[in-house]
Amino acid sequence: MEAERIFEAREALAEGLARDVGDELARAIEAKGKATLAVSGGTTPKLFFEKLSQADIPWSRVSVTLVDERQVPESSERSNARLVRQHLLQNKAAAARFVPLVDNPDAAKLPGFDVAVLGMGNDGHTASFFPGGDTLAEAIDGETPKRLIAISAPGAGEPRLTFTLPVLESAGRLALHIEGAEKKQVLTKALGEGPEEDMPVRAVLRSAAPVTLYWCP
Ligand SMILES: O=C(O)[C@H](O)[C@@H](O)[C@H](O)[C@H](O)COP(=O)(O)O
Repeated sequence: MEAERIFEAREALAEGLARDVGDELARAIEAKGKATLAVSGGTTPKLFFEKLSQADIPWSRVSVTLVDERQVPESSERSNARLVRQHLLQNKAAAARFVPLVDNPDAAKLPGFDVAVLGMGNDGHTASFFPGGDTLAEAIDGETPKRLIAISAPGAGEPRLTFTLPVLESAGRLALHIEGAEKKQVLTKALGEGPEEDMPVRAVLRSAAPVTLYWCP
């Protein structure tokens, strides 16, 4: 872990993370005229999305995509694209270009991410690097030429699509956003010894990429 940003509560975390991500996107736009942001789905990021959607940056120059996605239609409550459309692509961020993963060959052609925000499950998965995943070994192989990969796992609910480790670790900024004591314990365990296959978040934590933790109780 390169750095830890600890907040007293969810609201403050969401604001702090939104400020840091917004600043980073603005810097990338200033440097090269555009920026790419990859976010996670699940339940944790909603408030962060709502804060970030109000950031005063040139959103029309930002491409937003997902670190991983459940292979369901966007009408499903389980769709991460739906979550992003409802909570992030609002307010000022409505001007951003969204690149969904399902049925979209353009997704794998996206340039590297300027910022990627990861979550983590209590089973030690991040992105869709799930324990027992049928393509897990390839997804967390730092040398794989694949950028996006399909993966199915017993704990994943439905088949998934996920960007692979090399794509995530090459992000300009990599944040791990987790909340609550239970996930902190899982992270502590993941930072200890043991196989990556058991807790695939280890593949990211052990990579050369500097990860910043965002946590609140
Ligand atoms: O589609 C997904 O499920 C995610 O991108 C996934 O990797 C998520 O970040 C964790 O499962 C944490 O999810 P919660 O925030 O719901 O605990």
